Amino acid sequence: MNKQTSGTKLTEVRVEDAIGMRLAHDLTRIVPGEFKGRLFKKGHIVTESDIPKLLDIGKEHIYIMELGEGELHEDDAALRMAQAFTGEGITLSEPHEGKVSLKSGMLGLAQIDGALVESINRLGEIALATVRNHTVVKPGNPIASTRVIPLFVEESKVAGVEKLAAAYREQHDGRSPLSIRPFKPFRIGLLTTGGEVFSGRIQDKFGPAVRSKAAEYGSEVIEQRFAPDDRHTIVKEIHYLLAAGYDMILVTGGMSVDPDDRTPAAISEAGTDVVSYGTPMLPGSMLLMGYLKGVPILGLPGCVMHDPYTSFDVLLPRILAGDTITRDDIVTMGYGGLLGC
Ligand SMILES: Nc1nc2c(c(=O)[nH]1)N[C@H]1C(S)=C(S)[C@@H](COP(=O)(O)OP(=O)(O)OC[C@H]3O[C@@H](n4cnc5c(N)ncnc54)[C@H](O)[C@@H]3O)O[C@H]1N2
Ligand code: MOO
Repeated sequence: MNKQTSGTKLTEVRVEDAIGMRLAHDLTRIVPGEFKGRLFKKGHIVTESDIPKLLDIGKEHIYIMELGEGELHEDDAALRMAQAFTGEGITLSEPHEGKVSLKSGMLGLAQIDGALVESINRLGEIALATVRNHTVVKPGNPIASTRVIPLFVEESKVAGVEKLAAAYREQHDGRSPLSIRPFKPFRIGLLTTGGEVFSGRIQDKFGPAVRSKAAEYGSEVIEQRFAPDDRHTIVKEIHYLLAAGYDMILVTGGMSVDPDDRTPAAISEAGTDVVSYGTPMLPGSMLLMGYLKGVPILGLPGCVMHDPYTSFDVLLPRILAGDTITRDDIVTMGYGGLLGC
């Protein structure tokens, strides 16, 4: 059966009659829980032994395709779109089943313009799927995939994507709407409050947790100091860490509502411009974010010690990527911020 679609000619051929013919696209096999991937590559020439394999994946017919003028094969279109978005620190996969993945070549923070991604997807027939803005990515992690929905598309559709990407770059100093920012190595000063830790009644568990979270992004806790639940001592210790010139000051414990929870008042008294005391995310709601003479200072509540992902894990990578945290950044964390606790 022949199908003529705006120039491109698709001929449906029974697999038994397709020996010696070239496949027009990748063919996928799925065995749930075992395998999902390409069984035959685009361009493969069908042999007699392929026939049972094709029937096993439910293909009784294959397409033979002659592309029309001004039309693009799904793989070529997906590749062109991926090339329109790629940039420093990003590598492209080969086209695969009409899809190309953009992968991070480094550890960093994904910078994704959600509004532009929506504009691209409004064009229809093509898809751009990305990770969320401010996702931490490691080498090899995907940040986006381009995909073409039909087997071929009008070249003008892809040109439309390229135009939107190019216009974005023009307005943003050449930066793609999908990019990765590296982390700066911060030298961190840590102050652990709590009479029970200061007196040695219990062993400190905050230090190891904060050290390992910082190390994940290439930063280091250079010095850890301890203070009892006394406001004046906490203020004095914060000033000591500031004078020592650390890039970030973290204060742990005493962030809640008990009479011995002195940390938020002490951070304010030290002269901090408090962006927010309280963060609309669970876990991590009692976190305080501020700046002391331009140095980021955070009051970390108890959950940071034991929970693998809290509001601290949202804010830390952003600060290390060079962002200044605003009140708006904090208030928008509530929507989608209920993760547990
Ligand atoms: N009535 C309310 N209760 C609680 C609230 C609230 O808003 N109203 N908030 C809850 C949240 S959220 C958290 S988180 C916790 C604890 O917050 P804090 O940051 O004030 O934690 P602490 O009171 O200092 O300690 C709690 C717990 O953790 C142990 N701890 C503290 N520091 C260390 C350390 N360095 N090493 C080991 N263990 C440590 C401490 O001994 C306590 O057992 O409050 C909720 N409650
Ligand atoms: O602030 Mo708590 O730190 O949400 O568990």
